[in-house]
This record gives sequence, C-alpha cells and structure tokens, in this order.
Amino acid sequence: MENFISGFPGCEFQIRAALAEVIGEKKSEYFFDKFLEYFFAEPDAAFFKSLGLNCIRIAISYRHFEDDLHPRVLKPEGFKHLDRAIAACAKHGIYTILDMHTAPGGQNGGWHSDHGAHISGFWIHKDFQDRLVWLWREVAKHYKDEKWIAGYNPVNEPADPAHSGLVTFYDRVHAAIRSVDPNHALFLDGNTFASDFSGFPDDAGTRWPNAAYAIHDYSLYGFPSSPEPYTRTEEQRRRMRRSYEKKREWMDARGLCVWNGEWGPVYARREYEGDEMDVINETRFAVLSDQLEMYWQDRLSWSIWLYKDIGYQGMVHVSRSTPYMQLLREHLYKKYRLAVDAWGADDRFVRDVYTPLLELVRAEVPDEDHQRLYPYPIWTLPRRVEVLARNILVGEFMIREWAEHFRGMDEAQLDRVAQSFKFENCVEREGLNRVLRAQAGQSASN
Ligand SMILES: O[C@@H]1[C@@H](O)[C@H](O[C@@H]2CO[C@@H](O[C@@H]3CO[C@@H](O)[C@H](O)[C@H]3O)[C@H](O)[C@H]2O)OC[C@H]1O
Repeated sequence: MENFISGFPGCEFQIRAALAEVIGEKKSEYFFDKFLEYFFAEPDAAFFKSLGLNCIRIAISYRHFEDDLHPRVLKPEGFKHLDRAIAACAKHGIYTILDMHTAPGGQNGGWHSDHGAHISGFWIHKDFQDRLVWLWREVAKHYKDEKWIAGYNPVNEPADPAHSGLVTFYDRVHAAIRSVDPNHALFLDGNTFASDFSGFPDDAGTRWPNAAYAIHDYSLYGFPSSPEPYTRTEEQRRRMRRSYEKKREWMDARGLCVWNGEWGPVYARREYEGDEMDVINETRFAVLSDQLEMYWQDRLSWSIWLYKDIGYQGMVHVSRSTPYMQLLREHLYKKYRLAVDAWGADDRFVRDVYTPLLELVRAEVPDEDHQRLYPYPIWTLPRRVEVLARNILVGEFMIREWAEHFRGMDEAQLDRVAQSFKFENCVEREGLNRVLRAQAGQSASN
C-alpha cells in the first residue's frame, strides 16, 4: 500500500500502527485484511484479461511474511493473499511477476519502500540483506512449481550508493532462489531506481542465466513537473526515446533481455484541477500512447504502473461516491494542497514555504558538488527537500488524522469502508485502457 495509491499519508507501517492505536489491534488487522481481499480479486483479473493483457506485476512487502521483531519467522498467513491473487490471475490466463517492493531497512529512500526514512538501511546492514535472501528462498520454495508465475523481481528500485552491494546481493539471491527453484526467470532492476546498470558485471549474462533486466521508464512529460506541455513535437519524441534508450543501453550492448517493469503518466482530477482536467489528461494519454508505440517498435515487454488506486494513476480507481472516498474527502484534499505525497506532486500551494529552505542550502552550501547527494541525479536538491520536508515530515504529522476517521467503527462498518476498493465499486480510466487495449490488440495480431 502506498500513500497516493490508497489515500493515507506517510508509509504503510505507520498507518497500520496509527489505526491500531485508534481502533485497537484486532479491528485494525481486520480492516487491512479486508482491504487486501477487496483490492485484488477475481473480477479484477477478469477485467485485466479483457483488455488483452497477459501478465501483471504484483508488488509485495517483506512485512507480509516476517516481522521486524521476529525476523526469519515465517508468518503462517504470509502467503494468504498472494496465493489468492496468483490463483485468480491463473484462472484468467494471466502470468504474474512477484516484485519485492519493500526490503528490510529500505532498499531506497522513497516512501514506497515503507521504512519511513530517506537513508536506505538495507545497503548498510548486512543482516537486512541476509533476511531478504532468506525470504526469497522461502518464497521460491513455495512457488517453485507454479507455472503461472513468470518470475521473480527480487528487489524494486534498489538505490545502492556503492553499486557493488547490489551485485553482491544479486549473486546471493540468485544462488538462494536457484537452490530451490531452477526454473523461474529473474527480473533484475538496475541500480538507482532501475535506471543504471553501469556497475553490473560484464559476465552478467552467464553469471545470472535466465534473467531479464528491468528498467523503469517514467517520462517526465507524463507528470505535473513536465518542463512544457507535451504536444508530440519531433524534439519531444526524440527526448522521450533518448531517455528510454539510455536506460537500456547497457543491456543492448550485451544482447541481454530488457523488461520495462514500471512506466506510465499520472492524471489530473476534476475535484482538484477542475476544467483543466480534460486537456491535461488528453496530453497524458498522448504521452502514454507514444511511449507504447516506442516499446512496440522495439518489441519491449512492459508492466504499467499501476492497476488500481484512488484516482491518480490507476487503470481503475475507487469511485468518488464510495464510503472510503466520502469519509476522507477533506483529508485527501488537504494532502493534495500540502503536496505531501512525493509522487507527481503539484506544489503550487506550498512552493513559497519550501523555497527559503532550498535557498538556504544553496547559499550556505554553494559548492554544487556538495549539493549532489546520492541518488543524484534522480534526487536533485529540490527533490531531496520535497522528500524530507513534505513527504516524510509533514506527512508524518498527518498520519494520526487519517486514522482518527475510523474511530468508533465496528467490524461491519470497517468492512463497508474497505469494500470501496472492490472492483465493483471502481471506475475505469477509459482513456488509459483504450490505449492499452489497442496496443494489446496490435500485439495479438502480430
Ligand atoms: O512504488 C512506485 C515506485 O516504484 C516509483 O518509484 C519512482 C520511480 O521513478 C523515480 O524517478 C524517475 C527515475 O527515472 C527518470 O527517468 C524519471 O524521470 C524519474 O521520474 C522515482 O525517484 C521513484 O521514486 O514511484 C511510484 C511508486 O508508486
């Protein structure tokens, strides 16, 4: 679960703790269990397949399987929802790729690795790495004979400042998985948010056989921070292609298999952007379509980010009229206004608050080299300030407020709220699905 996907501020572990504080451990567990049950069920798989798509990447968290206070003790219910989702997909002829989206200690400094900080502990503490290697062996043991799993994506968007730690981790996780499962493919993300393979070994092809290399190809034209509106000029298309080609260069030079594990624009919302919404979104669909065209020319397989959310990026989103969206309407607007979700945030209402902070750093640390802290250039100075000051700090102060909305609810009420995420209570993002469907049709007829 992520803040902009599910509507809470901060990270998943923080909202789980906050809800438990407000309504008690048992009811909180009940709510999140129901949430996961409704978030992806058979009607979702049927819809996904109806678009002509045949593979879905499922983001999982190490926290589903083990507890930081009881490391290396497999939770009895750990595989419950994953088994169910894989079975639903299999029934509809959809392959799954298991993506470890959060690693103990955090494999990058983003909110999505669910550790609440901007420094990644995973690369600093060997024990965190040992735990993930252990966990992957357990996961691979569990799924070794599951033919509807296309493969394992051992870690989402690693950001290892030294680069060599990632290679060592891939050596170890490869050996651990292969010791129990010789068959499933591995999908290995590049370093620094799946963008940089320069630290990978030249013998990768033989060292990690049966592997694909994953890039994440977000085009800057698909986001509110785009330097200019995307009007499909030759120059814009050239930049879009160049940015994508740069990410896959290393694999192309070695004849290795590339997979685009994440990509896709974000969308404007009527309740926030008003009448500008349609124009903005048509532009975003154009970005989407041009990216797909590029991938099609190269016969590149991809997995779009993302399938379901509360209305920012998903192929389907929870309807505004559901109990969850009604309950949190004001809170969600406040999150938007304060730009506390780092992903694709529009900071227009709070820019003046953070500008002095940026200016202070620029004035007091004038050496630009000293401002370029890893993961530069993905995290520039402004990006770092956004992540730390807005997403982590202000976001943290809003967590309790999110949880308070549930105070006094009994299980029946919690279930009703969680049901908002059922496919039946979601709305399709038609423009997006139209483009995907057309592309899937093209692939099928070739
Ligand atoms: O969970 C996902 C998460 O995986 C995703 O992470 C972001 C991916 O993009 C990163 O920046 C891009 C790096 O490549 C450049 O070419 C693009 O222009 C950048 O946008 C970003 O730092 C990651 O946090 O984000 C969405 C989450 O839901």
